Amino acid sequence: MSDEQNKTIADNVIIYDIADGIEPIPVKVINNFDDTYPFSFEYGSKHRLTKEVKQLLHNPTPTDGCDCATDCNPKTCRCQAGSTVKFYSNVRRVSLRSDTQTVQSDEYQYIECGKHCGCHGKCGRQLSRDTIFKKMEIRYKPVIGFIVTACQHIAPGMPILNYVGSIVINGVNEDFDPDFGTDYTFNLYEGDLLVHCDAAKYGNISRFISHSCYPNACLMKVYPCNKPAETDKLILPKLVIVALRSIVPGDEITIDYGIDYFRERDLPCLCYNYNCRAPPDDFEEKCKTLDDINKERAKSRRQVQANMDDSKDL
Ligand SMILES: C[S@@+](CC[C@H](N)C(=O)[O-])C[C@H]1O[C@@H](n2cnc3c(N)ncnc32)[C@H](O)[C@@H]1O
Repeated sequence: MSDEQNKTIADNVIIYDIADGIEPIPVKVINNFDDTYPFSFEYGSKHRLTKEVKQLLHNPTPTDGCDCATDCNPKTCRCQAGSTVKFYSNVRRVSLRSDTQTVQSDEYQYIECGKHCGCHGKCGRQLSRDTIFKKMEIRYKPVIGFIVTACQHIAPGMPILNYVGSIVINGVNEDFDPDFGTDYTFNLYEGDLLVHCDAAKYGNISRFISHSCYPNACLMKVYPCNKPAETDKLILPKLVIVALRSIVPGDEITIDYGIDYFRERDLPCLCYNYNCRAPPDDFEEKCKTLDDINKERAKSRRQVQANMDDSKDL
């Protein structure tokens, strides 16, 4: 393909930083199609907890943490023993099985060391961060709405950002907005208490991440400590979005919402991937094979490169 064909029209940036300075890197919003703006929401980089929710939470004590010295030994660390995945802090990557499609289930959980641990949380096992870990943009895509795209390479197993929202217990949500219903809600627990994380009115850019039946990222629960046997208090996990496959600049970041999301709303899924579980009527015509997906990624990588080259000329 010639350089001329590679060139794209300069992006129409409609917001220069949707995070309003809260993140270490500004997050642009781009709409190259029409005048649509994202619905307003309050930007925050940590879960929002009401007083009532705080009262239900377990307060970690030294007995819930590990008794390692400054550097945790993966073989003896109690926090690592309670985790079903390993986090290699030197490369900032989580070990996931290569066939992993989603880690929303409790099969994958990670316990982070904290201040209450022998290592005082300074051992490097901290997987979650209260800021985005990678440079990303929000882009408008007709019909689907705003989506999140990567601006840099993200290797499989790397944490990308936390899914942040208001914590809702048994459906009581001060931030509830009937216009959005549960479109931005993820389940955290379904036991005696129903606990959700709702990002409709408050959250970070993770609230724009779309669903795909062939996702390149997933949500992983990261707990602050081991659950003590005697407590009936709540141990609230952070939801960390981790790359499942290698993500290249220009790729849309996607997760699996679960098929019930589409069934409950009687909504077709518009991911058009070969393995789509809620295909729309025009699926046969537009369906993407694995080969198409790889070609599309190569094209978006070339476009990002061309945009970068263009901005150097300015
Ligand atoms: C959590 S929001 C994602 C952000 C949203 N696109 C926006 O502009 O605010 C979920 C909504 O995005 C749209 N969406 C995301 N993934 C989709 C998919 N695979 N097919 C159809 N709609 C999708 C649907 O409208 C869904 O209710």
